[in-house]
Amino acid sequence: MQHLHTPTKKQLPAKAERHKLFGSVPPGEKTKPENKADMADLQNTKKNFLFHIDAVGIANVKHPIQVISNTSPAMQTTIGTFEFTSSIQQDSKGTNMSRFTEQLDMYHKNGFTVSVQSLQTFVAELAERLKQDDAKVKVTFPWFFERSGPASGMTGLNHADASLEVSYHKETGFRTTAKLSGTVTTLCPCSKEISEYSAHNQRGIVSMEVQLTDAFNEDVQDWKEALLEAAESNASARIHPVLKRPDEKMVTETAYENPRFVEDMVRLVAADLYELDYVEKFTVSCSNQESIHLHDAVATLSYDKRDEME
Ligand SMILES: Nc1nc2c(ncn2[C@@H]2O[C@H](COP(=O)(O)OP(=O)(O)OP(=O)(O)O)[C@@H](O)[C@H]2O)c(=O)[nH]1
Repeated sequence: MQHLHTPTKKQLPAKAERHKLFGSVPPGEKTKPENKADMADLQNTKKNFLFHIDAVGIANVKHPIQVISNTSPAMQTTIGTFEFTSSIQQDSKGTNMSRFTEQLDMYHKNGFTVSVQSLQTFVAELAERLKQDDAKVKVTFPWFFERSGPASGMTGLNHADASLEVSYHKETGFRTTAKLSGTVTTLCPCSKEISEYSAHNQRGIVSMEVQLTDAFNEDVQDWKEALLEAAESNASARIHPVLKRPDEKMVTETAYENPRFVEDMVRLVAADLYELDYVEKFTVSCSNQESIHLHDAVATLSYDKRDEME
């Protein structure tokens, strides 16, 4: 189709003129020091500031990280979301927030692989850098793992939300908590029992939080793999990225053969976590996104093995 009018090119003002047009003004007179040494350092003011602060720092810091696994892929780059904090004393005005990301960048440039060991080193160094007795680092990341179709063996990548939190105190040492949230299929036992045919089933989100003992050895144990296995092996069926018809038949029948209430899920996963000798205490939750309701079915269970010693 022919245009009736010849298009005319816009004559735009120069970029600086455009900024002026939209309200930019020239810089005002500068009276405050520009050298770091001459600048006020409010954060380091010492006075009685009324209260001690338990945790101050930065959160929602997104950064690329490397993660190692026992399963495939053995090494992956993923996105970590970090939170870094420490306490501060009553006589300190504020923390030095730039030091958190300063240290993160240093680790990144030296090839930061997130693990229990590397986070322990990181957090002890952070406390020292901040001149505090304690510090805490938490990182959450999508962890990718390969999953094969049960009949065809065809592979694809699934992911679970993983998280590691390491607290450090100069006097008491480290406390390490690992979390994983994985997705499974659950098929309703009640629906199977009462119906002439079929049973409703849904995606269940199994969330586990475990406190690791000092005996945990990540050279031989992979907490991510263990927690995922606890969730998946106790579900009605696993979730797969690639399913051919023989696979689909198998997962459908497997789910029917292994019906699970949300209560069954938390109890069965708890039994597996109980059997992990490097887990000191744990919480397991399951949330079933019910296919026959708009609402979810939920259950939570916590257990502390140390209570057995009392
Ligand atoms: N303590 C504190 N700092 C803040 C707050 N909001 C922003 N900042 C940060 O203040 C930081 C600069 O302060 P410092 O980290 O103490 O910088 P600095 O004194 O030049 O750093 P050092 O030489 O390591 O002491 C910036 O990174 C800002 O992000 C806040 O609410 N509290």
